[in-house]
Amino acid sequence: LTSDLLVNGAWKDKKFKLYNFDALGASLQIGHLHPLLKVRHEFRKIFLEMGFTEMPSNNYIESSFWNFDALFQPQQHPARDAHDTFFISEPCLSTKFPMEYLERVRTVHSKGAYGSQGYRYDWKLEEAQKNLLRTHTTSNSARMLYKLMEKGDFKPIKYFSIDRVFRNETLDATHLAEFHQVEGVIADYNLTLGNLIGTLYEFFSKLGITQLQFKPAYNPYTEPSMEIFCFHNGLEKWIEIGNSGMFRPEMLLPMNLPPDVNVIAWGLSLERPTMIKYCLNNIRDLVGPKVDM
Ligand SMILES: COC[C@@H]1[C@H](c2ccc(C#Cc3ccccc3)cc2)[C@@H]2CN(C(=O)Nc3ccc(OC4CC4)cc3)C[C@@H](O)[C@@H](O)CN12
Repeated sequence: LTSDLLVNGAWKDKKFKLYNFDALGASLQIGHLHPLLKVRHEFRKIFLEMGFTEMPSNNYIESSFWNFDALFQPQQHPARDAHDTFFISEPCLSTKFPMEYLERVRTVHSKGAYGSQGYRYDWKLEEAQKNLLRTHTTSNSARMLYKLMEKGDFKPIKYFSIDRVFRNETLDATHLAEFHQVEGVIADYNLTLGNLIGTLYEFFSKLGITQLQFKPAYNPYTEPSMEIFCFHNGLEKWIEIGNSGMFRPEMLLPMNLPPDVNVIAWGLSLERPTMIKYCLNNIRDLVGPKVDM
């Protein structure tokens, strides 16, 4: 049946078969979910099953204060200079900070406090004001932990975020200047490294990963810190699958968190598991314009 048949009335002389109301419609070549978004959905489901709440993380631009200083990362740390970080020229500086908290951060960096000797350097507000593209989502974890105490009384939390982070790194087949960081954070009374290890076993077991190994590592904001490895049956080898640790007192106590509250956290990328799941060797097959070299 065509529009011409309908217009010129020729349809009247045609024989039509009965309409099959059970027939499926023609399959349309419509859009597909991006692999990264499918894997993000899997991680989000795992966190929600484990009782975690998603943190707001739509602030790609962050101040150096929240991205570094609040995390007890010293102002002279190499990660803070332009070869690792994208600084923003407009607006170049943030000016709104919780000043009482900022002063406690200044003290713990410059003179030490809470039993820590600090880094003994002249901490500068101008350095903390510099805006950048966040290098990790841990800046949002710091914001959320600080918010916990704004209301005065601490209550235990389990937060997560999965969002874009930016590093001024050398590009190669597996590294772009940005990636998606997956991060989990738990704050509760008297948490131990055992709680972190147990949580990591539970989290990764939901990805089918049961053989984990942990290697001591260093992060400016966690002590102890551990790199996480798993034996990947498909790849027949041990691979690094993330990093983790317990936030330092020098990060938590300036936030006025109770001294018997500990915070355990871990992170991984979204791109690496997605590339493995979809057997991609070059990250450009996952993101970025399709360019035939
Ligand atoms: C500059 O590189 C950062 C990124 C990214 C990363 C590293 C650390 C964190 C973190 C953290 C953290 C630590 C303490 C407290 C809070 C957050 C987040 C992302 C991955 C972390 N990594 C990573 O994702 N690897 C990975 C993860 C899952 C996976 O799934 C497969 C099914 C088995 C496979 C691989 C490890 C390496 O790939 C590493 O070379 C690259 N890392």
